[in-house]
Amino acid sequence: MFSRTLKPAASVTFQNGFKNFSTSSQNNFKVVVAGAAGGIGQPLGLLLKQNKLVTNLALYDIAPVTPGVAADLSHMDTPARVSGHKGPEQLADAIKCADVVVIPAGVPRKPGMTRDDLFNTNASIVRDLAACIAAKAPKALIAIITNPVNSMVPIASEVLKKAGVYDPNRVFGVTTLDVVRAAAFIGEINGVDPGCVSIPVIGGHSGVTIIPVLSQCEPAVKLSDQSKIEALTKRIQEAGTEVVKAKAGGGSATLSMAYAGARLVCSLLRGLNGESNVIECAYVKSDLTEATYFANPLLLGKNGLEKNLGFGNLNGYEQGLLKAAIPELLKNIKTGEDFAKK
Ligand SMILES: NC(=O)c1ccc[n+]([C@@H]2O[C@H](COP(=O)([O-])OP(=O)(O)OC[C@H]3O[C@@H](n4cnc5c(N)ncnc54)[C@H](O)[C@@H]3O)[C@@H](O)[C@H]2O)c1
Ligand SMILES: O=C(O)C[C@H](O)C(=O)O
Repeated sequence: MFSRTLKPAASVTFQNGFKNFSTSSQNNFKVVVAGAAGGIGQPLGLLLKQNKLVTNLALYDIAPVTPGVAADLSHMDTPARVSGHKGPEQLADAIKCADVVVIPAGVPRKPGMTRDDLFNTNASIVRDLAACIAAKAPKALIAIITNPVNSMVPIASEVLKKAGVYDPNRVFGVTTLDVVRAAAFIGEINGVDPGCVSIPVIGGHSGVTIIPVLSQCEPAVKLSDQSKIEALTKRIQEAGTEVVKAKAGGGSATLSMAYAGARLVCSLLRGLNGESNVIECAYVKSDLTEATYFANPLLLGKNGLEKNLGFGNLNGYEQGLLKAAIPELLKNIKTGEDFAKK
């Protein structure tokens, strides 16, 4: 397994979480995919079915095809047992005893929409799933893919708070795709394997809130001129929109998201399993900035978030990006919290 060095947040090792590997420790986890029949959910299930840390893969969706997706995946000759759960009456059964619940349930963007335009539809979906997790698996780690991530994490957190089971170390907004994209683009620029690129992406998951910290990239990005750094930053911030436009009404990123989601889930499981030095960026409750939720490198462990590693030194340009992101994050967080308090 190769490792990535992340500078200078805490001079830590940033490991590629998406790997199949055997382990002699617990190796016995239940993972639930909520939204399992969708564009992300299906390939995410495919990847998780191949993960040796997963012994029980529960696929939940409201779509009629859900039992079929479960039947299909269950024919793969890998150890994870697959169960399908369709509709709200089968949700509790899907969620009970979960170690990790990953949520890609909800509608995706079409061209011309912002992620915030999805709020009205997706907010109640995430609220209701969080309420069931609070009741049936209050200790589960929750990884929220559903957009707008910046608002969905505060909603889930408020629901868990109301139920008296909130642990900020267990609720994660999935920003892994931003990290994966940044590494892909930089790998291409530098002419190296993107898997060897270590690049923290901090802030949130939409437009100006996505802050690639290119000054901390290892190896250094081979771009000398500031205008090229700014163009690369913009491309990473707008990469989701690039896919939405290219799919021309057929949805947003699904396959790269499934890859990124499987990587984060694998890292969460490796942390739960007691592996050391497991580090990923994710959007969590935070006191690093004015924004009460913020994404940056995190050390994962047996209880989820073990240690927030911060984001180290930003150069002048990156400080400007952070300044632009904070008001947007504050607005997104308030929207989520206000909804949950209704
Ligand atoms: N965090 C990220 O980086 C990232 C990346 C890509 C997409 N997304 C978001 O992920 C979400 C899903 O995208 P997609 O392309 O898979 O969409 P999709 O429409 O293909 O799939 C969504 C699935 O959710 C299911 N669903 C709807 N309501 C549900 C409910 N109450 N309970 C359970 N399942 C329910 C649908 O039946 C469908 O199968 C969108 O909100 C999208 O914006 C986030
Ligand atoms: O762009 C989207 O709407 C989906 C996702 O957030 C992405 O970044 O691809």
